[in-house]
Amino acid sequence: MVKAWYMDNDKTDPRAEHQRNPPEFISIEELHRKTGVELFKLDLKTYESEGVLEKIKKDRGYTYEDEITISKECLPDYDEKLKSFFTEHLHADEEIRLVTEGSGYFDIRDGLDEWIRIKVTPGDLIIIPRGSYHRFTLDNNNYLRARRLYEDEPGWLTHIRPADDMACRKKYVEQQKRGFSSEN
Ligand SMILES: CSCCC(=O)/C(O)=C/O
Ligand SMILES: [Fe+2]
Repeated sequence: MVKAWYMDNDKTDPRAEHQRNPPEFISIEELHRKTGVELFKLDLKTYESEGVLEKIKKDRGYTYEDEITISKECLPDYDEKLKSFFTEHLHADEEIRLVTEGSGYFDIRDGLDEWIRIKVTPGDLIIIPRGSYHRFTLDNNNYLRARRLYEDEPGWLTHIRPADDMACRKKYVEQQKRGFSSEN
């Protein structure tokens, strides 16, 4: 079960949990309503033979994919890349990641600009909506491997906040005000 919580305001060590005191967990349903984030749990032993990912790809029009291993040994320009992943940003396309090994945190802003932290572990498929301000960090295990899915070949750009004039941002803000449902 994916865990998500509101973050504290401590700016030190991004890889720590940053729970509030007392902790303020948020359910996956509420996370979706407030941010539009979608989460699926896949059984990594069977998802390929049972065609689970293939169905998601077909249903949602994900036609391209690659893989990323985030570790000091495997990722070129590791420090620089981690710094850019953790810089608050948005994309004009969905960010879709299936975690196959390791763990990490995706952070996303709610409608009041508060950070919600989502812990991802193997089998979690997370979809970060286009136009949402978010960021990513490894946790203290310092290792994550993920399949990255795209609607098209990644011509995929990162727009550092502020990017409030972008059409995808304006649309996202409107959806967030209404509250996300399965229809939007
Ligand atoms: C876990 S994949 C690396 C993070 C990334 O690509 C991104 O855009 C984070 O927001
Ligand atoms: Fe991103």
